[in-house]
Amino acid sequence: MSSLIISPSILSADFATLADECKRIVELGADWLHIDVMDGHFVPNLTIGAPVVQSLRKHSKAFFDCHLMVTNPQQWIKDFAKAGADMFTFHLEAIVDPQQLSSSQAHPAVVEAAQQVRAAGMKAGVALKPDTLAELLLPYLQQGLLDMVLVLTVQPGFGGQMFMAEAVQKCAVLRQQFPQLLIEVDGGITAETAVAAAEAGANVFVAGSAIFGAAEPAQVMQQMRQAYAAAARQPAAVPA
Ligand SMILES: O=C(CO)[C@@H](O)[C@H](O)COP(=O)(O)O
Ligand SMILES: [Fe+2]
Repeated sequence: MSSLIISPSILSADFATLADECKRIVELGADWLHIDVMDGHFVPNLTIGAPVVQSLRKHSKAFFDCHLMVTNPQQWIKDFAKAGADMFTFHLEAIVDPQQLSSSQAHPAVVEAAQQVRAAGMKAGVALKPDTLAELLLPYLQQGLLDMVLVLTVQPGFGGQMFMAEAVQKCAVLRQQFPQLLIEVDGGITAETAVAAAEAGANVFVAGSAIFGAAEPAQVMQQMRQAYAAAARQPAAVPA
């Protein structure tokens, strides 16, 4: 089992002091920084775009884990690469209606988007809303086109929502076939819910409110690492 990556979501940080918040959370033990990009169309919320990433890059050498909750994510690939993003994770549902996808054949638009992300010099991730099946990603994973899968454990759009436990089963399906894949869980992750996520095979934890909202963020991150280490001693439970 590979080591855990903790990626605090800056959506829960104080935007007025964002550079300082990023520095603080990395010094306290964060591995990556998760940057939630929302366009008010794919999701009913507006957050930040490439200019903010570019500004933050001047203050931080951290790995920028960008989660694009936007319609037509391809239009932002070059801007995010230029701004200094490291991971560009787009939603499968933002490229093609999942009803038109199959688990046995790759859709050219998804292939093209993943290839464009890598050609721009970033790692390519694909995110799944809670209702989208993990199996739909198999054709792209089998071709080695993706560096990470992000499993949403809430409906995308807002921080501070309740963890949807059933969504983590997707991690188990993917982990069984791809032992080295980065599998990120995002939404409602706390030191407690991290246990189920880790047992299912996730190895990248995003947490916004649980980390930035804590009096002792370092302690929360330490508890997450302990949950992960304990789960490493258990085999991932694959649903029947
Ligand atoms: O992508 C999203 C929400 O759409 C997340 O990254 C949230 O920002 C996580 O926040 P918490 O649920 O951990 O508070
Ligand atoms: Fe996110």
